[in-house]
Amino acid sequence: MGSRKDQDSYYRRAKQEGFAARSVYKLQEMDQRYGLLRQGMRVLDIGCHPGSWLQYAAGRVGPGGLVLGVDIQELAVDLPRWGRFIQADVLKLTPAEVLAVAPAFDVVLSDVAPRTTGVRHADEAASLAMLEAVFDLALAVLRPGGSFLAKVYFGPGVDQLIHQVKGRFKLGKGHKPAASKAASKEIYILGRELKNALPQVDTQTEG
Ligand SMILES: C[S@@+](CC[C@H](N)C(=O)[O-])C[C@H]1O[C@@H](n2cnc3c(N)ncnc32)[C@H](O)[C@@H]1O
Repeated sequence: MGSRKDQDSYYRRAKQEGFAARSVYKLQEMDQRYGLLRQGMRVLDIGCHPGSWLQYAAGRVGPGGLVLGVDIQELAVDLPRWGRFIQADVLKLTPAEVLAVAPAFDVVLSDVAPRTTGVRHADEAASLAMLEAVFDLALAVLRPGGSFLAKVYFGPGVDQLIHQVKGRFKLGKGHKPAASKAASKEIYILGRELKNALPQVDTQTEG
């Protein structure tokens, strides 16, 4: 799993199936395993260039849904009419810019990855900063009951973030898909069923 040979075959398969990148098979596996995407859903995809996750998500949600991609780089694929794209830095993107496209999202995906420097702790810190920004954005744009899936390079602070995800979602966990390179430190953080943003006030009084 995740060997060089497997990676080459994922690459060839993506080309044959018309996907812009082999990373589509990581999303496909997690979607099949956790049932993330359905017809009619609104999906935000952060760090979407070249566009394979957007292509896949657009197919899953269909014409009754919406996919919105965000990346600092231009998109490399054509989107169907229910696809939108914002060219932006996720560290500066505001919830208002996202909510101008749709009032709330069912799923927030992020495959965003900083440009790696080779200095491990610097790359891990940059990845964690992006994950934190994506998590904050997700909490602001997801509907209650919505889902969150985001990549991070595993390092200091990630366990704490998983803990925070567990606090805000009914289920929170880390997952390493088979299509992820074995040598890569990346993992995906999953949050299922966002709890209501506001604490429930008990209006019942005894007696
Ligand atoms: C691994 S690629 C995503 C691949 C994509 N999921 C696909 O399947 O085609 C990571 C992306 O994160 C983007 N990225 C890096 N830093 C970013 C930032 N600060 N804001 C937005 N996008 C960023 C990069 O431009 C790159 O396209």
